[in-house]
Amino acid sequence: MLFCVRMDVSIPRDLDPAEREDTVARERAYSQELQRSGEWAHIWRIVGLYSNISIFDVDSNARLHEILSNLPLFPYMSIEVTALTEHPSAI
Ligand SMILES: O=C(O)CC1=CCC(=O)O1
Repeated sequence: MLFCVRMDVSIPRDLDPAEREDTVARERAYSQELQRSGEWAHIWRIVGLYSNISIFDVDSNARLHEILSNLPLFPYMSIEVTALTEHPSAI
């Protein structure tokens, strides 16, 4: 199952800098592990924003929910999920 996910990140300005750095490093490691497994198929920066558009290829809605809710930056994100299916004109 393919999903397009937009993540908008908003880390509070008063967050302890060491905690911010640790959270961002854990986010990077977590996402790269999922990219290597193939479940996180693409990640693109949205130009000019602390946001990304990602494509996930997962077995179920529940698996996507598990992945997203375990993101280290999850408490500082708003997330929009769009389920994708094949377009009839796709070749
Ligand atoms: O920087 C972002 O867009 C948030 C993020 C998601 C995965 C990652 O490594 O950073």
